[in-house]
Amino acid sequence: MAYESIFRTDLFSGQTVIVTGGGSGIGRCTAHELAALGATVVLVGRKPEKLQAVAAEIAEDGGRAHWKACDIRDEDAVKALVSELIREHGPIHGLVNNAGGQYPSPLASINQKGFETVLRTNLVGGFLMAREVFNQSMSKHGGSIVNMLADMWGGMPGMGHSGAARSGMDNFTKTAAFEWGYAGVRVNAVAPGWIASSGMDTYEGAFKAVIPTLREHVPLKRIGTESEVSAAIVFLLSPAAAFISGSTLRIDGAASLGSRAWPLHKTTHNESFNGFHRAYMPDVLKDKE
Ligand SMILES: CCCCCCC/C=C/C(=O)SCCNC(=O)CCNC(=O)[C@H](O)C(C)(C)COP(=O)(O)OP(=O)(O)OC[C@H]1O[C@@H](n2cnc3c(N)ncnc32)[C@H](O)[C@@H]1OP(=O)(O)O
Ligand SMILES: NC(=O)C1=CN([C@@H]2O[C@H](COP(=O)(O)OP(=O)(O)OC[C@H]3O[C@@H](n4cnc5c(N)ncnc54)[C@H](OP(=O)(O)O)[C@@H]3O)[C@@H](O)[C@H]2O)C=CC1
Repeated sequence: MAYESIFRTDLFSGQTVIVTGGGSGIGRCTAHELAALGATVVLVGRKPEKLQAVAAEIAEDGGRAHWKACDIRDEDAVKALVSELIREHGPIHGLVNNAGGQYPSPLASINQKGFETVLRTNLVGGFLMAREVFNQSMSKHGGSIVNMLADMWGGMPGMGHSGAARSGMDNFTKTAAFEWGYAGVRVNAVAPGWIASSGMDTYEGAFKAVIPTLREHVPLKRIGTESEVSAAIVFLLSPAAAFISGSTLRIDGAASLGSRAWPLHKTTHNESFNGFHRAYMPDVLKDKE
């Protein structure tokens, strides 16, 4: 009998998949890939013009795409969004919880509103989307969820609010995989490192200035691309990953590897930490460099 590969081009045929943040960057690439593999994709974000443009691109390529504007931090709006989608398209088979972002700032300067904004964007919003999709559809029909994290496990200067949110989402991913596995629901996450993306392009000032040097801290000696992240998301979401749940896949060119005790590694990290302080908190480096 001929061997049938699991990597078929109709891997998502008949499936409806929501991609939050689908109007730009990694979300846009993911939506394109899913549509090319047969999915009906629903792009969700706050700005209609971005979503509409990506839906049109996908349709032009012969794919099926719809869009809905929604702020994922608004509980009532998320509930209404999911029930409307089920009414229009039937069961939701996949959710890519990709929407998110942050603004670089030293912890000492982040006010409560800013900290809560980043937590609500990267943790609460993802929770609300996953809970509604589970309660309204996946608890009855099964499904697959992929959450977006970021490779900040060792702590990351300038990203304290975001790191807290991403660690929370990592734990949420594991608990949801535990609680929802009985219903045939898989929950996984991706943790990208440095990726050249539309989101990175929005950063200004010192953070922007350091971007060209980031590759020095990556063993693969380059930063990643949007489609290298979307490829991993699509794999985890797909039936090819049918026995993977509760996992977080790092996509970082090995940037997070290395013992802190390894002197060379330590030197390069110290240099990047000093770069952060030099840019944002120069006074603390007085007499230390
Ligand atoms: C090897 C390790 C590698 C790890 C690498 C990880 C690198 C990660 C990269 C990325 O994630 S890139 C792509 C992500 N995209 C973005 O980050 C987009 C840009 N960011 C934003 O749009 C915002 O930061 C946001 C939080 C995602 C959006 O928030 P929202 O539009 O709802 O908020 P605002 O109304 O603008 O602001 C609310 C509140 O938040 C504080 N605040 C927001 N921006 C700033 C800022 N630039 N500086 C200081 N404070 C800010 C502030 O309290 C705002 O309240 P008001 O002052 O406006 O009352
Ligand atoms: N690029 C990188 O190096 C890394 C990126 N990441 C994460 O990957 C994800 C995608 O980032 P990337 O493509 O680079 O950046 P983008 O800024 O292009 O994408 C973020 C998307 O999230 C949407 N979004 C933000 N807040 C909300 C909200 N409250 N409700 C609904 N949608 C929202 C935005 O759409 P809209 O403006 O329409 O609301 C936007 O399309 C983000 O979570 C990011 O933090 C993680 C690690 C590294």
